[in-house]
Amino acid sequence: MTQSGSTEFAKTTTSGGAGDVYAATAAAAAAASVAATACSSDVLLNNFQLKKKSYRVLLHGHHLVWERMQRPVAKPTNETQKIPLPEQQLTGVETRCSSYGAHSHVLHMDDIISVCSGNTKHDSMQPPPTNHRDHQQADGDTKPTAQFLTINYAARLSKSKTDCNRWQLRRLTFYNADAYIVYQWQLQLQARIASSPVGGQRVQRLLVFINPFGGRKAGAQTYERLVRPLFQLAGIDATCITTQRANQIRDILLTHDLSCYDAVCCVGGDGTVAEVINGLVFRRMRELGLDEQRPAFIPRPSLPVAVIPAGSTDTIVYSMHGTADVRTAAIHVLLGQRRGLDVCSVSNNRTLLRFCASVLSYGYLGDVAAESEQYRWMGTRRYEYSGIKAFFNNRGYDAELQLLEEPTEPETPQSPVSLCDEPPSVCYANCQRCSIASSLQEQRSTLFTADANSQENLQSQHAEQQNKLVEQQQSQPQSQPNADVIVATNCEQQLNEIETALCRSRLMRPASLPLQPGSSYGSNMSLPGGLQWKTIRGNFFLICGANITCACARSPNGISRYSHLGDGCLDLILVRKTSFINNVRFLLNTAGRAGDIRNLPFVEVYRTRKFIFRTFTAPATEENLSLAGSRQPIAQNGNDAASSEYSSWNCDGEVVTDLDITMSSHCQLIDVFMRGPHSYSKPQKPGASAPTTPASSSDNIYCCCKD
Ligand SMILES: Nc1ncnc2c1ncn2[C@@H]1O[C@H](COP(=O)(O)OP(=O)(O)OP(=O)(O)O)[C@@H](O)[C@H]1O
Repeated sequence: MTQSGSTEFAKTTTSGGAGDVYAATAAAAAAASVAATACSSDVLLNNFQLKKKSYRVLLHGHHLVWERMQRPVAKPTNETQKIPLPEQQLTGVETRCSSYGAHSHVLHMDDIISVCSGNTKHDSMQPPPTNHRDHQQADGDTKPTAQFLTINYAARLSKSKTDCNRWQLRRLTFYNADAYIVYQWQLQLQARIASSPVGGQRVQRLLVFINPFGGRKAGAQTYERLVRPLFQLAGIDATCITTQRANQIRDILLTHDLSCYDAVCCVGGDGTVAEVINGLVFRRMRELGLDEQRPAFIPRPSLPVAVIPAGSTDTIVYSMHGTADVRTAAIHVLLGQRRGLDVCSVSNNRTLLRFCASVLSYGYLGDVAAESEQYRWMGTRRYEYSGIKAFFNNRGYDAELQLLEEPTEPETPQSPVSLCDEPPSVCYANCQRCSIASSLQEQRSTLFTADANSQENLQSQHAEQQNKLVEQQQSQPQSQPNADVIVATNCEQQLNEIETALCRSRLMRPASLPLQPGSSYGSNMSLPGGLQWKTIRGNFFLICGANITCACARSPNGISRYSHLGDGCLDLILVRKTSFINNVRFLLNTAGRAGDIRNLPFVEVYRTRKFIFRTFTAPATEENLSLAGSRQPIAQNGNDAASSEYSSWNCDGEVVTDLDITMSSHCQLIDVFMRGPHSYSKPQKPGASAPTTPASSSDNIYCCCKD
């Protein structure tokens, strides 16, 4: 083992197993330049003090490893003690991890938030100035004096099944008497964080919108108390705007220059998140010159979205992280890792209305949204009050739905909707279903980038012809499709070919959702490519198009437990109007962790990419009678009671006035800062064969420390 005053670089080679170790005594200037240029396969090894105890600390690839130094009791040896280095070729993270000592602590670079040094422990714990990266560069020529090195990192708590998704900020403060070593470690750590794929995505300039009106009206305080200090610690330069009115965020995003920001952050509830997403998508449509009412395709915005919960239910944040904890949400912004989130478009017969990020619901939840707006002064209690009122008033709503049902024949070319397991999988961090959709989505973006370029060319080369075309379209709205539509249609065709080819190469279960087939009555219409339009009519207590699980503190599994965050599909949940008792059963099943609404006979769940909803007044036939066998008419047919004949749509908590709508899912349209919720795994006991990891955060993502 080296003395605490010297530094070792161990360069791993692909053929040499443990690799050669060449020691370089730290000559200050040379050390600094080596540190700056060392690649991530180098190993940096030194002794440090941590809480006045001696530790061997190793920087290896993207891992920081520290292990308590044991005093040699028996058999003193003259040989230098060496930390175990990987014996095998360094090809995978798991290989490296399995080679660390049993008592080693391992931290992945992607979980480190910031690294600071100081002359005292207290100094090293202070947040760096906003443009700290430039300061550090300038310090390169001056003599380092700091002996304390503080590493701020994020760790996921794994307390229990119900509390395994909260993340916390943690600190390690190492001490070394040699300031050059501290300096070298700081440079190395910062270089490796920046060079990792996730570290490269970290945010520096953030536009933050705070909704002071949502939830308990504590958005501004939440941000100041819990979020701003974390942003400062990570050196994020945040520009804050506190909203003055509804739809202000959308208006700002549509009109202002956003080129100086890396991401947009919102502090608020689901309605605020939806406003940001709508603003960004419509902005992108404008940038590409698409028709906002009838766009040929829905483009992906360039800026990612960060969400800090400060609303009443915060289902979007809860579905993303498995908790609505504010610090957890903020930590994910600092860590920078992103995943694509599906977004659904909602249109009426003529035009695109808006985008939906969580759920679009009609019937019971639509009534709750419409009712609760009148009681906003009650705060979050308004949902309970309106919920009870709407529950008792619900007499069922007649409706007709058409959806694109996935094919059931195993041999037919299938769409990504069939890429799910049996039984349906829950979407966790590292979700396979979403990663397959992501690879398809990447190809989709390439095609649409080409599409955007070709649009620009077309526009510049044929401006006059396009003007003529527009004139023609105005005079004959149903005439030839314009150039945008043709290009986009070509893209869709190419994409379908790619998807079909990719899907063929995978093993897919032959039949997935609908989960409760056969209980519908309606007609089926086959389409080329194996897709089928299914028509369902009935009288419904509730209709939901769920883009995500819609989990929240009151409903930890969400109404749509098996929805995925980024698979390009939505789950259509139909709850038929039956008896009062069954309605209670339904609500109880959505509230607990144990219940599953799919087991209820009056609930049908369909996985689809698109559905069309139409209101209709059904004739009083046998089918209109209760499915639960009460044989009582369940809807007031006819022209009376017009007010109770139709419900309204609730889109992300906001009321939509149109009744006849179409909902379509757009795969991973928005990038959001998240890794996804984790399933509970018991923390390992200290001294177990695998290394303990204070930052258990990495287990589901990088598997660096999970057995
Ligand atoms: N300053 C403001 N004054 C009034 N309304 C605002 C203001 N800022 C934003 N809003 C609007 O408030 C609405 C509700 O906000 P939000 O959805 O964030 O809170 P919530 O409804 O309490 O939470 P959740 O949707 O999670 O239940 C949004 O539609 C937003 O447009």
